[in-house]
Amino acid sequence: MRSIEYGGKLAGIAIALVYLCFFQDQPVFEWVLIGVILITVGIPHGSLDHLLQNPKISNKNLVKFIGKYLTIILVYLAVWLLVPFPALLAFLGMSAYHFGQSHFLRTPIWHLKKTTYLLTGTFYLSIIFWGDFAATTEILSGIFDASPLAGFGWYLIIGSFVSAAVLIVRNLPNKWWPHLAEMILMGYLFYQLPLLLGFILYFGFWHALPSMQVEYSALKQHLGSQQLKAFVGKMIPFTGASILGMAAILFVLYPRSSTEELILLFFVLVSLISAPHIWYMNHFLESREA
Ligand SMILES: CC1=C(/C=C/C(C)=C/C=C/C(C)=C/C=O)C(C)(C)CCC1
Repeated sequence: MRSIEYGGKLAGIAIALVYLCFFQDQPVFEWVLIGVILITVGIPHGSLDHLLQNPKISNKNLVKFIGKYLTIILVYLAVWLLVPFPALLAFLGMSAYHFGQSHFLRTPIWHLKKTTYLLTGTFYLSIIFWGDFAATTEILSGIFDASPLAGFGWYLIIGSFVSAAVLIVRNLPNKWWPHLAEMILMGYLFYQLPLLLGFILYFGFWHALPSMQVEYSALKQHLGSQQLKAFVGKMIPFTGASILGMAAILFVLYPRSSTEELILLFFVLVSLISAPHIWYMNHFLESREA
């Protein structure tokens, strides 16, 4: 199973190199990849949260689960509408934590665990954002003017790298070097890529696919004889609902919005489904380690 994770990461590196060598400034390459990665691993990895809570969930508990999920979504939507800037900061903070957490799925850590997650995720996200800061600023302009933060990037990148590195070495005295080598090599590569391509490769192959593997390992004994087929089948309903829901909202707003506005709106929608997902996934991963 570990080979799927390594295969995914190798595919991510290969795609990045192919892009840099042959497809620079070809938006079709980027958009097709974004679409494919989102539909095949990005959205599906968050579609089994109800089963991670309880693999044999009853219909009554499923309804309760959906109720709680929707309540978190609605509360967070209200926060976005009332105070967009704090809502964005909360989204970035919880994303950094959640992405950082998936770097330690196979190498559990104990010392300042949550801080280590946060700093590791902050490192990767800041590399991706400041690697193409013009694009980041343009998308965020619907919320605030990020351009004065251009010079702040290297402080954040180096600061988060050094502090995450100290914590990783302390946590994994014999296994720290693959983490740090990956941070340096992938950091270099992600920094070269356009914003959305860097983000989708990181999201797909460094977060969603490894998370999906852990989900599969936890659920497979409940999936009957054709485990993989049943696993994929169980991902379809909520993946389909999320994609259709988001597509419908974007489609309605499409005629009166610019590309940047639609991208921002897309990420706001992603943040709404991510908030409960991050919560449930954290609960699942923490109880797995206990
Ligand atoms: C890429 C990108 C952004 C951040 C996206 C994030 C942080 C996504 C997180 C997704 C998660 C946590 C999914 C859950 O599994 C911004 C800054 C909004 C705008 C610029 C482009």
